[in-house]
Amino acid sequence: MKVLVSDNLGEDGIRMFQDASNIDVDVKTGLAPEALKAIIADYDALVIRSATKVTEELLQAATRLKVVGRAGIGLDNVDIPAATQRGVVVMNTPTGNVVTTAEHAIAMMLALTRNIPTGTASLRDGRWEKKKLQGREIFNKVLGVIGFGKIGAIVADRARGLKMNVVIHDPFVTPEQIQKAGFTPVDLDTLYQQADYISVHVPKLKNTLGMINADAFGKMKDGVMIINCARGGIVAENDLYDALVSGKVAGAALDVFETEPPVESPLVAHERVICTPHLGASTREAQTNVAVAVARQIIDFLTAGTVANAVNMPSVTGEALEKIGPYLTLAERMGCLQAQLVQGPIKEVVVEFHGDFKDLDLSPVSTAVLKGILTPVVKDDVNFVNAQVMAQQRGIKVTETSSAESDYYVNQFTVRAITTEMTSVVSGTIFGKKDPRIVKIDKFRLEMIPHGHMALIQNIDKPGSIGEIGTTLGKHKINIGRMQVGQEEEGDRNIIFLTTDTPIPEAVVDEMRQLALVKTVTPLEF
Ligand SMILES: NC(=O)C1=CN([C@@H]2O[C@H](COP(=O)(O)OP(=O)(O)OC[C@H]3O[C@@H](n4cnc5c(N)ncnc54)[C@H](O)[C@@H]3O)[C@@H](O)[C@H]2O)C=CC1
Ligand SMILES: O=C(O)CCC(=O)C(=O)O
Repeated sequence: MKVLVSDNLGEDGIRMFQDASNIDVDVKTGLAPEALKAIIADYDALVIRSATKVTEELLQAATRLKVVGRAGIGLDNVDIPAATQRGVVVMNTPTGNVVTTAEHAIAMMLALTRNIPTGTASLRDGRWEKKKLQGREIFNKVLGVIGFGKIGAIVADRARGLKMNVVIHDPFVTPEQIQKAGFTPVDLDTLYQQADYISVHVPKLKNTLGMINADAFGKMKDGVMIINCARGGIVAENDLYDALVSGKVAGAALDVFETEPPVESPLVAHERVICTPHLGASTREAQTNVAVAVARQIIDFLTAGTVANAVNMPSVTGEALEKIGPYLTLAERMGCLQAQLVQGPIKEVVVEFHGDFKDLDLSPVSTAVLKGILTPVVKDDVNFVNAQVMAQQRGIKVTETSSAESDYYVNQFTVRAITTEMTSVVSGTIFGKKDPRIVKIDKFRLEMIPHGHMALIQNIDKPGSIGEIGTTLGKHKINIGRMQVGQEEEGDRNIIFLTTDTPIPEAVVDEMRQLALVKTVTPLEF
């Protein structure tokens, strides 16, 4: 497995990749997009921070890529829908830098209100400007925090320690939760009316982009100070510049910019703006945290399939995976079997869980079924990340039901594949700890191991029928490895599952279809 680290990553993380067996790591930072595109096809994993742009174009070239790991939080530099479509897992490290970033916001607020960077620059220029650089106390002032997530909540907590009055706006957190944490929840207009300082901590989304704009500045107190350590563009830069010039905004502290580096932004030169080059997460501690976290996650993913902190598929821990793994294998094989049994395009899949699954988290099972159903159609392009999306794109509806009752086994699940022409029903269970078995196909009970080259034969249950099948295959030197027979409930037909050492050629399948007691022959591959 080959890992490419394309942005600066803490040494501890690099060492973890170097020490991992079966993993080769290359560190190539600062590559131009074209240079990165030229080499990306060699890699199974890509580790980034905020500089590398993982675009659809890059992903198209990344034919081997399985996972993108972001050492940090914000994923606005990754085209997540395109990654999902191509089956690439996107992971971040959501907690490693939150304290550091919150501390940066507090540091920026204090530096801004006490003119620390301006004082430093003025002294360096040989001036002694005490009067001009007089600041403001933050004690008893109102801090408006927009976004009460991981970082916003820490900022609010630290500001409380500085004896500020903190009001919070976050429409996705209940007022009760904000009050329970000891803060005052307010609507956005109230926050604008009350706050002496406003710090934004929301993700960059369609509806947060430009949310602090001219209209918002118009509702704020005169002399308000703005802190943005979240993402560039959440505070509209042109509108902020105008509000600084008009005096509405007394100062702004910016760590992030609409374009980074902000080469053409007049804000950087404005005397009441202080800024840092996206340093929010840049402490030794945070960089160690995120580097170690991303390395651990990627190594676990590449070597054990464990998914942690993925934004485009559910997380499955190694431990949970061990328990649920056999069910996922079974589910995938059942899906694959259904794809080969049905006639007509599948329009609905119903997954029914019966019996006691001992508190297993079965949520990835339907995805595994879909992966199995789609694999014969799209081959390597489908995986656990994109199976649901691909099914949706093909108009396949998926529903799940569960009941405590199971007729034959402690637990089993049934996959109903409904096409425009028929409904095919397959049930399966796990024998022992991890052996998948198909135990029912439509009305036929059996114990079939879904593996390898197989053929499903429906025949009349009469003496000689199995013999003629064996003779035909023998004549063509096709060895039968295993044979399982299932009987129709209340009927005169059998189904036979053959596992053969080699695939049965189409001509031989046709010959078998001509046999007197054979009704149908369906070759299957797992
Ligand atoms: N400057 C830097 O180096 C760093 C910046 N960040 C950025 O900080 C920001 C916050 O990160 P986290 O706290 O980890 O995110 P989070 O996801 O934990 O919290 C974001 C909060 O914003 C809220 N929110 C979403 N839309 C909103 C809206 N329209 N109005 C008000 N609240 C809204 C959400 O409900 C959530 O509670 C992100 O933009 C992230 O990219 C994160 C790490 C480092
Ligand atoms: O990696 C960095 O320095 C930036 C961190 C960041 O913005 C994030 O984690 O969202």
